[in-house]
Amino acid sequence: MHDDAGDVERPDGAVATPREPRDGAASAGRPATGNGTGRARYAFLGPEGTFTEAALLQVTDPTEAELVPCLDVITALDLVRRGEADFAVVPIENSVEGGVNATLDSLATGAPLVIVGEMLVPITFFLVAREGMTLEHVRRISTHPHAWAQCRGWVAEHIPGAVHVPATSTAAAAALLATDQDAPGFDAALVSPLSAEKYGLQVLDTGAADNPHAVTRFILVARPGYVPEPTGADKTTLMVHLPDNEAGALLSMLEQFATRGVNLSRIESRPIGDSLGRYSFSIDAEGHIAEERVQATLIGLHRVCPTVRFLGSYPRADGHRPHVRPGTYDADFRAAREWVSRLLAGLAV
Ligand SMILES: O=C(O)C(=O)C[C@]1(C(=O)O)C=C[C@@H](O)C=C1
Repeated sequence: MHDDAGDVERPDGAVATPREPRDGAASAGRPATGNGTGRARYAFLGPEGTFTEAALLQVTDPTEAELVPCLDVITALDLVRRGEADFAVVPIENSVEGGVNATLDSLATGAPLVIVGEMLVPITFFLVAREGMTLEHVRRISTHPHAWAQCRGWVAEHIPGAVHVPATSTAAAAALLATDQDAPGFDAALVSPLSAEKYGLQVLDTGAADNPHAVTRFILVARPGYVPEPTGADKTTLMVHLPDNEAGALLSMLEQFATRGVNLSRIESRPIGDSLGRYSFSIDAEGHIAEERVQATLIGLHRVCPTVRFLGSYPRADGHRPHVRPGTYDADFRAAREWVSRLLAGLAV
């Protein structure tokens, strides 16, 4: 059933021993890093002032690390793949707009990467413009498409008829507004409070959002070879393919989690891209690969799914500890295995 085309982290293999963090950051813990300077290199969706930068500052001290702003998420992840950065910080999920497809698709394909930490950033948008501009004159607003999706209702209500001019990030729109005096192609931008200040722009509104409680989840990504230690409040991220044209294939996949008492905190489908109707599933499960019930789930998935990509076990940013169902504790699995061993040895019935 299973295609071992480099996409599988076998659950029966040893869990890598976490090494000591070197540069004082991440609660996620980290492998030894740096480009010979001992300073870890972090690629992130730039330029300065993005929400992604705010997430990055949660896990590292910028005076002790090298920050590498990138034009987009894929560039940031590829820098890690090529060894030109030690980590990437990228958005993966927003509470209003959902999954960040570029991140999900890049992690699902290409050279494997693993998630070693996650960060939550509350999202507040400022509408900014150059000095002298007023709300009545705003017609074209630039921002990142994910940001626009979180503000379009507000814009329709407060600036009817204004259109979206897509930018590579919220801060990229702010930078253009601040520096390209002649023709930025738009009159205002929806940006982070940090960008409004950093780029010296006039703030037209401080609450430009459809949902004032929006939160974006960011991930800290590294090359495989390191699994942060279990904390008791962890997540495991996976990408799986289902067998083609098999009735109940989705149910069989989900049963692997359900029968071992592993709760899912996110599941979404993404087109595989090679033909219509072929989808991969991106999944966040509660628990750590070091835990027996998660390992048993991975073994089950390996048996029923043609592709399983392990994308990391890492501490949850919200510290939420899963409810462990009786019969699915590590001790329960160990006792059951010992019983089978005794049966095999003829020592029990
Ligand atoms: O443009 C930025 O500032 C980003 O960090 C990107 C991004 C995203 O991709 O979702 C991050 C958080 C907000 O939800 C809006 C945009």
